[in-house]
Amino acid sequence: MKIGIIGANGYGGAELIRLLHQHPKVEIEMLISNSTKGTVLTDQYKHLHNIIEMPLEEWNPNKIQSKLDVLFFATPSGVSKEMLPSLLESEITCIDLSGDFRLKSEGLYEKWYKNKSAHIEDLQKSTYGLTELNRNEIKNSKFIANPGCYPTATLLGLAPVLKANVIDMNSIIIDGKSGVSGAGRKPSVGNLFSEVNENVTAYKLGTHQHIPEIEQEIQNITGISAAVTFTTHLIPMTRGIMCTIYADLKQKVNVEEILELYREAYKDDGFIRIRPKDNWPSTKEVYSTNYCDIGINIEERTGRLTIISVIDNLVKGAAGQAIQNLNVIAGWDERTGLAGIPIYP
Ligand SMILES: NC(=O)C1=CN([C@@H]2O[C@H](COP(=O)(O)OP(=O)(O)OC[C@H]3O[C@@H](n4cnc5c(N)ncnc54)[C@H](OP(=O)(O)O)[C@@H]3O)[C@@H](O)[C@H]2O)C=CC1
Ligand SMILES: CC(=O)N[C@@H](CCC(=O)OP(=O)(O)O)C(=O)O
Repeated sequence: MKIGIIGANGYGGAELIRLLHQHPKVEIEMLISNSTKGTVLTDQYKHLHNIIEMPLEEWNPNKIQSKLDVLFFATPSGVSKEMLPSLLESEITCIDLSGDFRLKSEGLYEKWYKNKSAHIEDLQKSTYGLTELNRNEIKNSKFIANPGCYPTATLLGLAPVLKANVIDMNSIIIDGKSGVSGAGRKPSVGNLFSEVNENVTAYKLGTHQHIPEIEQEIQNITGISAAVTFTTHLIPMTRGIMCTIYADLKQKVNVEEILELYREAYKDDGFIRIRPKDNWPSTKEVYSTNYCDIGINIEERTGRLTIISVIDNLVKGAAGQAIQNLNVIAGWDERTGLAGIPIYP
């Protein structure tokens, strides 16, 4: 398959290039950039010197349609909603890493992203690409809205207890922590070394754009609408997300019973690793990979469940899951191009 990437000089784009380069069934055919079109990739990413020497091209829908089978959008929110609809009548499979087509309501997008939404007909055409939960829909789709990084860790962490109806739906609290690459390569004061180093910062309290995405998908899983408390923190590391999720249990259950629920729910999912009792994952244990590792605790004193879910934001939270979705669509083994071992230490 011939692959193109728009936003190739961003972090999500660079991670797609890294992973697709080692994917045996695809060929990177076209890299598209806005501000750096006309330069070459190695002007932007010197670590790719002598490995991938390709031009950065401008957006040209006719050329894209004649040359590509798949186009990944690794652009900030607000871009794909303008460009992607022109490709929907073509044969091209579009996989969008941004939030433009994840929310199925125009009003919700406009409220949380503070920008005009894509048209409702186009929102309805996209498939939410949380692979482990939506594989059957993804298989028959050619337009994927890849999930946000925090929603990926959160929803994979919560899905088994949501499906089993064992938690109080009004008690869900998610404490999210992200490395700085989650904010992309575009420079900003808040992401300077001197601001981030030796510091932990809470941000976007009650206003984070992933809140409606998490709530929408909780409703899709359970049929029940629930409001969640979701607080995000920026921490001084490059990659990784940890979501610590709290919820009140509706009945008395022990940790082994809950762990069994998780093992059963994810028994066919090679990228989800459920930790044994008293074993909780850390971000480094999934670094550079498409794994999502999940650990569970129950505090008998409070009757509260704690779920620890970790991913690499650039892999399972973005480029890796996008490629996993392509593998599902193409009918290839889901692990194709994604079978690496975490870099450790
Ligand atoms: N970083 C992460 O961990 C995750 C990111 N995402 C999502 O993936 C997307 C990409 O994120 P990320 O790579 O981190 O962001 P970056 O800021 O690193 O890269 C964004 C890219 O989009 C390009 N771009 C910006 N405006 C336009 C435009 N108008 N037309 C064409 N290209 C444009 C940028 O460069 P140029 O203008 O020079 O072409 C750049 O290549 C975002 O929507 C983000 O929310 C999702 C999950 C995790
Ligand atoms: C550390 C950091 O700033 N992370 C970003 C993740 C952005 C993202 O992936 O957002 P969309 O895909 O929904 O556009 C944030 O919390 O907003």
